[in-house]
Amino acid sequence: MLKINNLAILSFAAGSAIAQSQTGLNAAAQAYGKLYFGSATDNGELTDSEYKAILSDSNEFGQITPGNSMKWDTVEASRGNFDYTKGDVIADLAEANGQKLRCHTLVWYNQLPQWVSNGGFDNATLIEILQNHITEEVTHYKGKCYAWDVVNEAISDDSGAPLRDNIFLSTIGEAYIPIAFAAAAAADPDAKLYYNDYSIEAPGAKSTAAQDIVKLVQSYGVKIDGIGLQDHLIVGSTPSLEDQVANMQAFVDLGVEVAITELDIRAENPDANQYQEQQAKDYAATVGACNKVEACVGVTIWDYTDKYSWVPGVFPGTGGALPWDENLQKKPAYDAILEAYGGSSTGPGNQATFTVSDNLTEATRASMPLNSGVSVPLTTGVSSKSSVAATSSASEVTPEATADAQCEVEYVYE
Ligand SMILES: O[C@@H]1[C@@H](O)[C@H](O[C@@H]2CO[C@@H](O[C@@H]3CO[C@@H](O)[C@H](O)[C@H]3O)[C@H](O)[C@H]2O)OC[C@H]1O
Repeated sequence: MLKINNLAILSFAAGSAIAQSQTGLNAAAQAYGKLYFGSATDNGELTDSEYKAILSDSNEFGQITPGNSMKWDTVEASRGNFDYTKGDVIADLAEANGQKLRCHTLVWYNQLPQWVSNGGFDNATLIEILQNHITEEVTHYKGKCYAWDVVNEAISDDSGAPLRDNIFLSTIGEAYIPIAFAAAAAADPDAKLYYNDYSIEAPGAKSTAAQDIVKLVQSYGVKIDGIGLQDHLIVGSTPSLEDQVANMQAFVDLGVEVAITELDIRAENPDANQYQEQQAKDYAATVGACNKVEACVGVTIWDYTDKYSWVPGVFPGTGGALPWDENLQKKPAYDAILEAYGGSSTGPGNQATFTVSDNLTEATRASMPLNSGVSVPLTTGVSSKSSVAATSSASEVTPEATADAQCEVEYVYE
């Protein structure tokens, strides 16, 4: 079979009035054909104006996830009393910024208020409590969530016991999982409903158990739309791109989409500067795996800066897990992600480059802007598997800017 790699390079000579490059990770991800590149955030951090400005830049982040403010212990700290104050702040921010919202999370053994986790409820009562919590919260955010992480971390780390022993399993049995998905589907039929877990990013027993959860929910005739791969990874121990792709594909073969929902790649020795080089490769492999799987809709990093990472608090001695450092400066991991999407921040001048290709449908690509404000019609004869790169020394490529632009198109066939 003839492998065609088409490359179209559009060079725009920037006018003097044109500002610096405004490209970013989300812009590059969307140019590639993904739905979003996003970040988690939390309420306390939003008082940091420099932090908030970067978070709010939809060129960098097209999606945000509340790290804590939609969890059960925050929303329903006492039975039947719902407080959405903190979650609403994040939801409103996403709306104001034009960012998608991933809503996180409805049913989790952790950050569960004691009135639930202490037990004492019989089967019927706990089912009613579970359904009521989900119905109330999903209804409150109806129409605002691209996706809900309906059930979080239901799988045990003990290979002998597929499901984690928690109050829902011990009181209701495994049916608590389809019951939760059914309640969420009834409350917001348009939200994508996800099962979300860690250590399921490569083939293995836990990933197989997550596939069994998909089958379990489906066997009840209940909808499950996606699998969230948390991807809390370690520098140098990140699964290969090939393993990650095979793993994602096993989920997709069951009829669900996948997303990387909580990516961070921590250094076991964050004081050693050389970790950043390997970390950049690990980010590239992980984002690159999502790129290889059409049904991998997007990547979310678990906050974007080491300044607010949860990692050092939970894994003492480790850190440096995110693409921006503690001073909000970009690390090599940032460029590696951009390059995985076919972009580059290191070209001549202030070039901002996007390459879009691989697994896009003709219809998607035909309607796709290559850069802000510019729509480049595809030339007839370009293969549907072609790649198109736009290289621009202009930072904001507007119709005005293109008027005096030099434009050159080059197709390379291999
Ligand atoms: O003191 C607590 C503090 O410990 C808490 O930390 C949060 C714990 O959850 C973190 O998110 C989870 C990361 O791992 C995955 O397993 C889960 O899906 C995520 O929800 C979050 O980032 C931390 O901030 O926050 C509240 C404080 O009261």
